[in-house]
Amino acid sequence: MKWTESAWEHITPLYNTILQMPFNQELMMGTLPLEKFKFYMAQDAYYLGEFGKALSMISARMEKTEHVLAFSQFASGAIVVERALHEGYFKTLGLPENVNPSPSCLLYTNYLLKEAAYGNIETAVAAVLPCFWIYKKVGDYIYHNQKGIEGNPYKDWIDTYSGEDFAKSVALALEITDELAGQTSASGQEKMLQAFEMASKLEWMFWDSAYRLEKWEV
Ligand SMILES: Cc1ncc(CN)c(N)n1
Repeated sequence: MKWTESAWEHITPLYNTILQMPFNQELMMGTLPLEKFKFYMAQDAYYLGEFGKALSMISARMEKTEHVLAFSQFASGAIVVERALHEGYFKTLGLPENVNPSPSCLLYTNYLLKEAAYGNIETAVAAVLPCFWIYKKVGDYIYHNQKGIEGNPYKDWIDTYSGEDFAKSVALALEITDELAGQTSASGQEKMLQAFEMASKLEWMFWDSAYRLEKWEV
């Protein structure tokens, strides 16, 4: 079994919980309050900037030229392509230009940056994988289950994450992860699994914090 297959099996209960989160269910039905989506998009703009930096750091640490290139393309994809989606919503929803990260957003981005800078390279790659893979799975799930709902205001978001371009990046990220997993020891693979699980939990926290409009308590 590939490392990615066993990692997915490991987080399947958590993934099923993510699908049932009110944020994702209401986004699918088009009933998510705009205020919550705006909060999410503003935090996500901050997230993507930091995620892009983490991907660039991983790129610089890669040994193989194809992997350097793949991760630098992922970095520009996060900033250029995904942010274009935000710009559309920024115009229609009037989102702020500068965002103070919420506690969950800061926790997640700092975790990714720490792994990208100091983790073993394969652990760093496992840590960023949920950002690709969970979004792809959630995007596909929503796309296939929202059929028939006309005028969903979140259509562009759904189309981005269920689309072909994103699917190609995810497939490449999975392939590289399995290649690196195959070159590490059993304990290296276990560390990868822990990082993959941690980032998956942080994805849950990110959606949950947006739904709650999370604030700093002090
Ligand atoms: C929090 C989060 N995680 C993942 C993605 C998809 N790259 C995103 N836009 N935002």
